Amino acid sequence: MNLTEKIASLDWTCLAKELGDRGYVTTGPLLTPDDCHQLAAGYEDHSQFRSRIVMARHGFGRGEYQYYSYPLPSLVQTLRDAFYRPLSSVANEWNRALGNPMVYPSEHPEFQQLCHQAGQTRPTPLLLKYQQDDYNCLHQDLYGELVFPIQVAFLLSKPGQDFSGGEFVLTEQRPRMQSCVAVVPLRQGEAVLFAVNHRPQHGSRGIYRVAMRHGVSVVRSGHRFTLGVIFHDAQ
Ligand SMILES: O=C(O)CCC(=O)C(=O)O
Ligand SMILES: [Fe+2]
Repeated sequence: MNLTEKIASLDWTCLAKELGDRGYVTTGPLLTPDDCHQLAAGYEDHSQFRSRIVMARHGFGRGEYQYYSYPLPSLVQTLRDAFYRPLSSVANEWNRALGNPMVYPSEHPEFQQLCHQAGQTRPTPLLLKYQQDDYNCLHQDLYGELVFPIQVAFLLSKPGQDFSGGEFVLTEQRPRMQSCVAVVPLRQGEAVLFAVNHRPQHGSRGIYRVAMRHGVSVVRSGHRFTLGVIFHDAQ
């Protein structure tokens, strides 16, 4: 089975349910250690990227990341296309629940065309690199008016071996309540699917919006690389 088939054959009923109930879900390892090494090693090939962000300069945390340029590396393009397909149905369900009229097309190139028509033309998939003491502050990856409400992050390093600390965290803020936090354990090559900005929550008085943010706790030792796959492009 190739990667596209592997992603298509995940239990999407179950993934969609957990994603809806909690705002995130993990997939189990999808990328091989070799895929992970190759992606992480590509960090030094600056010709693949359109820009490099040093997080401390912007108050985003500590560490750095680079946005890929188009054309994306084929593995990244494959992941973006293969995850978009089933996630577009989940996103459409969420929009219906929240009364948002936006309907996402079922294939990523069509959605990308909508982004480009809206002036969001710059690619958003990114490679992040953390070293000891680095961290990523809680944030939302919004890059313009057009938002696809779910994104994907892959852990490329091996926890406990390549690094310690550096956990993926999510917070949710419900109306008139204090924030809750979830720590999401990930294995090398595993992805977490999560809400970009908000998700619908079924309550006793109907459906309400829960706001979500994500980040990474302090890396205690070693190096940690992640691949972020965001579906909307940037202004
Ligand atoms: O490094 C991480 O796990 C978080 C990456 C991130 O913020 C993203 O993919 O948008
Ligand atoms: Fe992010």
